[in-house]
Amino acid sequence: MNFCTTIWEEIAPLRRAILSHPFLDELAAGTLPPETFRHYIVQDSLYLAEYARVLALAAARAPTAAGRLEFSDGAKVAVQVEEALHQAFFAQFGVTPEMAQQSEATPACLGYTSYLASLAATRSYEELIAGILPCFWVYWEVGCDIRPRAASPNPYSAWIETYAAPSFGEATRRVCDLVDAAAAQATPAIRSAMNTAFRNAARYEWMFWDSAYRRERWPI
Ligand SMILES: Cc1ncc(C[n+]2csc(CCO)c2C)c(N)n1
Repeated sequence: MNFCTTIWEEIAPLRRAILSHPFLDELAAGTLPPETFRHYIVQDSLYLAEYARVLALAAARAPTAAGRLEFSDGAKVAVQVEEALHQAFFAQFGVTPEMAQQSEATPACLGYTSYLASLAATRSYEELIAGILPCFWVYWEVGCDIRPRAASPNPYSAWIETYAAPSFGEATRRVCDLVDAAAAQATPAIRSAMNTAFRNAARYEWMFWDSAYRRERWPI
């Protein structure tokens, strides 16, 4: 079995917890309170800005042309998604530019982006791209899972369509291939560290939705 298939199966309980999270159930049903989605989308725009930087660092460090192309393209798409999807949702859900500018990252958002930045700064390229992968793969699985059960019409349909799009599945496949190629060349110690980075990033994906669902704020 290849590396990605193995680590994906190892986080099966975590993936089940994501797919059954009330945030996603309510998003699919179209009943998620707009205030909760506002919290999510503002945090997600903060997340995307940082994630794009991490992808650019991965592009800079990639030993192969395929990696440089994929991650620099991903960095560009992350900025474009931030501009387009988020601007549309900001308008739809009444988020003003001031509200977006004044918001600060929650513990879950800051934890996730800081973790990825720490992989880029102090860990191997292999660990970095293993930490980058759940952002793609978890959203692709969520998009495919929600689409057939989504209520129609649904105020969140643009979000669902973005992550269930075939082109997004292809991008996920290509990042998996890069992670598999890196793992095939790596020592057992690096492969184990890749496993940890992948699992931790997937945990942060769950925490990101959970944090939005609880409309988390800093406790102090
Ligand atoms: C918390 C969080 N995790 C993953 C994504 C999905 N995503 C964001 S950028 C990117 C790669 C380039 O498109 C992907 C797959 C998200 N929006 N928010």
